[in-house]
Amino acid sequence: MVTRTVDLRSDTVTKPTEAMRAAMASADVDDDVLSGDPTAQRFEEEVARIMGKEAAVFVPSGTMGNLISVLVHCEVRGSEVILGDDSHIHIYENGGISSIGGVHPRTVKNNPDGTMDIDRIEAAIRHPDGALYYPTTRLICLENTHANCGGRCITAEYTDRVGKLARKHGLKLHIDGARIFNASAALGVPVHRLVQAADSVSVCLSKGLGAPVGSVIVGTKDFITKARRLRKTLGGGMRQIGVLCAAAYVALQDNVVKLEDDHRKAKIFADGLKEIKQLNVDASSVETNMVFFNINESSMISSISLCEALEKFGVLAMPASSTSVRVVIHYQISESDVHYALTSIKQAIQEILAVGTTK
Ligand SMILES: Cc1ncc(COP(=O)(O)O)c(C=O)c1O
Ligand SMILES: C[C@@H](O)[C@H](N)C(=O)O
Repeated sequence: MVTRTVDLRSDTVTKPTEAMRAAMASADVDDDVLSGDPTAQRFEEEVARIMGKEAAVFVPSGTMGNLISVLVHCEVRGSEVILGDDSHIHIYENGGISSIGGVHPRTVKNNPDGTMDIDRIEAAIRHPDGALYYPTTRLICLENTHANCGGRCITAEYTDRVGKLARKHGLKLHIDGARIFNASAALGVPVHRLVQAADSVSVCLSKGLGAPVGSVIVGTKDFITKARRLRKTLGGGMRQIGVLCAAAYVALQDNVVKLEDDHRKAKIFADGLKEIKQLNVDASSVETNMVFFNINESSMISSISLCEALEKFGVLAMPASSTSVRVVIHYQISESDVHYALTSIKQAIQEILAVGTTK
């Protein structure tokens, strides 16, 4: 009988705190479509200020934040966006930029550190006066931190270089900043500096910051005006959303300071994995709250069988591939939970090997 649950599937699994629930219950609200919700307006102004941008709009999810941002930048038919081949927008958002927005994705290989080679980005750009059979590039997207590259941080200097390239070619730059606060905490660089070169950013409050719901798009006033209208078109115009923004506001005030400790716990986890001979992990690449580890082929253990075995210990993790597992640390995971998860992994592997059921 499982008596303890350690949920390492994602930093999206956090539960709202009592402070968030109290804020939700007492939030000053109004109809955000008709006259504007006062709590939402205050929250949007605060996020815009922190991110160093003119304006902001609250959206229900990071997926919608990215979708709206790409579609506003690429509002002309035949537009193309350059993005990483392992980016969240390209892999995990149902191809929404194409299926809903008619925007063509042009992928450039993500490097292990989450960047894309600048020269490859430039080589992928297709200009309006180019060949009749080409789409026209209008946007470049980066992702900071980069989830599928292990939560790696993108530096302000690299972002500035991509921004300079975008401007050189008359393009815009969007950052999927779902975990931009993790990057800020890990690099010791303020978020506004990390996104200085970007025309738009989608920031998740519902990940490591622990809000129950929500993301925020930031950009120029004109951009956010278009984004707000497109949010309504997509069905994201919400009524008394001060209830959600109040919780997100608490998350922003209370939890940014906890991110560094999430990163510390992730490193403890990675170092502990190094002691398990059936696994291999590049602990040096753990920069924030994500740890990806591989199961040695010789062990004949699949990521699915390991995650299933871990469930019996109350430990939840997510297969990243047939032989790799992703673990995400968040502020509701204690250091004791980290050690319990490591012990559970060791025991789960022994049980699998003892039974002999592997692939
Ligand atoms: C890097 C990244 N961008 C965007 C998203 C989408 O956010 P949401 O799950 O709120 O749609 C996620 C995952 O949650 C993510 O990891
Ligand atoms: C799975 C993915 O969509 C989600 N963004 C996560 O990182 O958990």
